[in-house]
Amino acid sequence: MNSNARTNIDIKICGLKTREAVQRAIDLGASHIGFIFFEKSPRNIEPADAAELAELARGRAKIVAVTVNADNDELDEIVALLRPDILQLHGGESAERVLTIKAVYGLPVMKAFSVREAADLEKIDAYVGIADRFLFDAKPPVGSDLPGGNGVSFDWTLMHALDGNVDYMLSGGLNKDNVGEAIAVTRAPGIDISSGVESAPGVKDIGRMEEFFAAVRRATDPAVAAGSRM
Ligand SMILES: O=C(O)c1ccccc1NCC(=O)[C@H](O)[C@H](O)COP(=O)(O)O
Repeated sequence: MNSNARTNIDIKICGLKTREAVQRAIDLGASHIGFIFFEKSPRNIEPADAAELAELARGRAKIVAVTVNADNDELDEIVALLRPDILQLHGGESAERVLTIKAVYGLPVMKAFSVREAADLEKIDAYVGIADRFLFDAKPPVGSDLPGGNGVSFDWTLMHALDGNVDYMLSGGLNKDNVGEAIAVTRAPGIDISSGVESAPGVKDIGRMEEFFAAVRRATDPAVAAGSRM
């Protein structure tokens, strides 16, 4: 068995900026790779640079463009250069704006929501049937400039209230030590990580990526958990 084969859960590695990190994420079995287009982020990347990196992944993992309340000009440039498979909208985009973006670009949209309490999950109601997938992240800590990539988690048991038909990725503060519990508690169909596989803000760490994928495999593949060599 290829120990780096895809897991039965989607894994998105977000905020990639180097060839080495993209290549390793793909080899480890990432289903999605994310590029951040947000100037204040330490993971911010120019669309042309992301486009070059994306060619290492095209056809092997879904290429995700992460934007925050981007206007049409910004989206035009990102879509033209990167040719993403998915647009992740990580700001306060309305359901109407999501509809417009889908119509203009003809791409699936993953709409991010920040979660702290049960009522936060109800905010997706207006987007069900419009967004193709959701991403549930933690609320940013007070004072943070970033709507995502803050390395903080939320109460995963809140996900028990979610309609089982809603497709989503679980995000926020995941790392090798807590991802097994996060999957066990939520049964999330996908997980997303950024700072938990970094050695410093914006700097992906290959060793941490390897440890993270190994932890996901232990949590999702009974044979790996049992130490099988098959
Ligand atoms: O990661 C960023 O810097 C970022 C900036 C602006 C908007 C979104 C951003 N990240 C989006 C993601 O999908 C992250 O992977 C997600 O927030 C989880 O981050 P982390 O808690 O560090 O694993």
